[in-house]
Amino acid sequence: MPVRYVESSKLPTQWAVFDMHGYEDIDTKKEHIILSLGDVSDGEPVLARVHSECLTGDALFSLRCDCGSQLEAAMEAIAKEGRGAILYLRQEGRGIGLLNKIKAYKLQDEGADTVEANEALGFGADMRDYSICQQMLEHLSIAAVNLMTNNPRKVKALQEMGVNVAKRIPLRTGKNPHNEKYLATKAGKLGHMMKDS
Ligand SMILES: Nc1nc2c(ncn2[C@@H]2O[C@H](COP(=O)(O)OP(=O)(O)OP(=O)(O)O)[C@@H](O)[C@H]2O)c(=O)[nH]1
Ligand SMILES: [Zn+2]
Repeated sequence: MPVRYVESSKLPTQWAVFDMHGYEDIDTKKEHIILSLGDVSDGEPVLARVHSECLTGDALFSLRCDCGSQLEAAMEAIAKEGRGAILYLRQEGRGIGLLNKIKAYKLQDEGADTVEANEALGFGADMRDYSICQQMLEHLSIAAVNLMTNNPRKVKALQEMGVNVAKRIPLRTGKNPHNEKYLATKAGKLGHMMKDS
């Protein structure tokens, strides 16, 4: 999938002043961004997070998931290191979109787990597509990433798209009484590594 670079600007945050780079996916018309910090083009692996949009968790403080907390932790870690990149991908609800995610949440309110809910709506458990990442990284001359994630399937998907993942760094944060079952399902059914081993 081709992406078109559009423009860059500063994005001051509580952790650091990031550089924000905007891209358009030509096929889907989705707008994606990279927040970068420091010199990421020197060929050395860059501390990175590939974060899929979660409006409810990232912007509305939802405790149903761990997304907002992971995003904050990733931005903080990058600020601490003074160098890194966050690819913020607009694939809400593991790729099914916000309104379908609300439908999936409703089914979860009635007892389904996150995978069963997706499947009951006729979707796969995880419909995300990482095919734009390589081009976005290439645009910033990022040669390799140390990826902050608990999801080995994300690592594999990115590697299959040609991204050089030098290291996986666990990003365990944001556990609370509201998302215990959700996190357990991610570990049990989606292969997330939630414990050291
Ligand atoms: N369909 C659906 N999507 C969800 C649900 N909860 C969170 N999401 C979406 O899941 C995506 C984040 O994926 P996660 O499975 O939490 O984590 P990950 O990105 O695979 O792995 P990490 O890198 O370890 O965070 C975001 O797009 C969220 O909007 C849910 O119950 N149903
Ligand atoms: Zn979320």
